[in-house]
Amino acid sequence: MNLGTDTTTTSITVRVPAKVNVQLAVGAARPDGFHDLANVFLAVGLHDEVTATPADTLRITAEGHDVDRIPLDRTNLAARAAELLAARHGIEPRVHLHIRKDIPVAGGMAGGSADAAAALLACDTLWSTGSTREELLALCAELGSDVPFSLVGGAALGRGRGELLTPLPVGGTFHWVFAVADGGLSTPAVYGEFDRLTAGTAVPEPEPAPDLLAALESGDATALAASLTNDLQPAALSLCPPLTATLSAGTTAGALAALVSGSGPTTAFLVKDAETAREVASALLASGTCRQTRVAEGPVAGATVL
Ligand SMILES: C[C@@](CO)(OP(=O)(O)O)[C@H](O)COP(=O)(O)OP(=O)(O)OC[C@H]1O[C@@H](n2ccc(N)nc2=O)[C@H](O)[C@@H]1O
Ligand SMILES: Nc1ncnc2c1ncn2[C@@H]1O[C@H](COP(=O)(O)OP(=O)(O)O)[C@@H](O)[C@H]1O
Repeated sequence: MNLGTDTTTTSITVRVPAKVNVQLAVGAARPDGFHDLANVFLAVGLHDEVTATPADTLRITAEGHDVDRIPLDRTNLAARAAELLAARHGIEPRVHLHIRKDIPVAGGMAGGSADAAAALLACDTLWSTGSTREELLALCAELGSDVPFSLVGGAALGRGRGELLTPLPVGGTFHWVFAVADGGLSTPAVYGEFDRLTAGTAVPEPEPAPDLLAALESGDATALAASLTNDLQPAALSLCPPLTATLSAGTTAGALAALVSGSGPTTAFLVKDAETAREVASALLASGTCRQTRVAEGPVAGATVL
């Protein structure tokens, strides 16, 4: 598709998914300020699309949900991705990036990371820079801890600050409802609150939970529900207390389990099937404890050129 910036050259569009963290084990703050993690990512079927079109200069436009809350200058993570790739190849980032946004903004679902991974793949394809998968993953890790996972999708264990990925086998499709809250939570603020809440305690080394990995591999939603954990949840609830009511509304409505998605404030509800997902989504909306609900399945593929 062409967006009018250039009528002669083909555009490249990349589709990229959101994520939910089915386990987020957080260690103590490292000297560099980051936290070591055992971060079990699952890609879910809410997608952004980034279209790259040749242009005179780097330009970002966006449409869709809450785009007034993302920057359209060079601080946009998609713009940073294009600049990084161009700099690595000694070229100018002459590209118009158009973002079609469907992933909740600042919601703990890695929307900005998704756009960065999509922009990187789209520009690499458009500019024929021919990066290997390993080179793209290294650039992703420079852009942010969650960006490599947005590229690969599926399910994966992230170690280090979340960027060192090992793919995980998943034996079925899991059904989710997401409740989008009013406003967003800043990821650094939530990690800061985690540090405050755990100050003076011995924070254990983060490790993946064997029960959770087994539940993913078997595709058993009830077993997965019993093993979902998020060490950032107390911090997110501390900064955003109304989320407690959202979590309760979802479990009362029939979800197998409820948790905060990553740093929040989106809340995630694992349900047994698609029909229950629709029922829980309606009940959550009717409860008045969230702004919007979304239904999605996972795992889904990572960033893909359309
Ligand atoms: C919490 C998680 C869970 O997947 O995602 P969200 O739920 O926000 O989407 C991630 O750890 C967010 O990853 P991402 O949003 O890529 O973070 P980055 O840009 O790398 O870092 C932003 C800031 O978050 C904190 N940070 C991030 C990752 C990490 N392992 N330890 C940290 O302490 C640091 O304060 C850092 O300056
Ligand atoms: N392309 C982008 N899409 C979404 N957010 C972006 C983007 N570029 C920069 N941001 C900024 O990144 C921050 C985190 O947003 P997001 O990645 O959606 O949430 P989270 O880190 O909770 O998953 C927000 O302050 C947002 O304005």
